[in-house]
Amino acid sequence: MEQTFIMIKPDGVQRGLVGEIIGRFEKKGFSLKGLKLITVERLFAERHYADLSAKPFFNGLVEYIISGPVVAMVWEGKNVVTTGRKIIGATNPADSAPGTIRGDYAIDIGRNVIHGSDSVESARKEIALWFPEGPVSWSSSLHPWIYE
Ligand SMILES: Nc1ncnc2c1ncn2[C@@H]1O[C@@H]2COP(=O)(O)O[C@H]2[C@H]1O
Repeated sequence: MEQTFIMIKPDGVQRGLVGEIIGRFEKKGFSLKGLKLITVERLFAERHYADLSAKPFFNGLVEYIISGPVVAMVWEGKNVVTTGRKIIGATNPADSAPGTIRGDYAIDIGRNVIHGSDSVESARKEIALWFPEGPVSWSSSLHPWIYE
């Protein structure tokens, strides 16, 4: 089953959106396989966003991510990478549809509340970085009520 890495950013934690965001993934039917509240160091944030290191907003992005605790999660389910990105909405909240997390709770691209892996390969790398101990192995008893 596919897994993705989802992070509630410091603004999402400060604004009390943790329960709401987790609820959206849970209610969809995805399974939570890893969860930690963690404040990361600059070098760690730079590693997570290494692909963006040449972007003009890179330093500001790193400052934002290290500015407070984040909630790091692994979610599992069929097509969870793509569907998770749909639940989250477009990167720039100005373009995120109402009903998505960013569409409902964010205004500025520099405070967009949540991160989700953009591909299965990125998810694999991000889960390995944030959960070196590996995700938690368990099976939801609801599985037959969610999948045929
Ligand atoms: N033009 C931009 N200005 C500021 N931050 C940006 C810009 N484009 C992307 N980002 C940030 O870079 C992040 C990369 O992936 P995220 O989904 O975490 O969300 C993105 C935004 O937080």
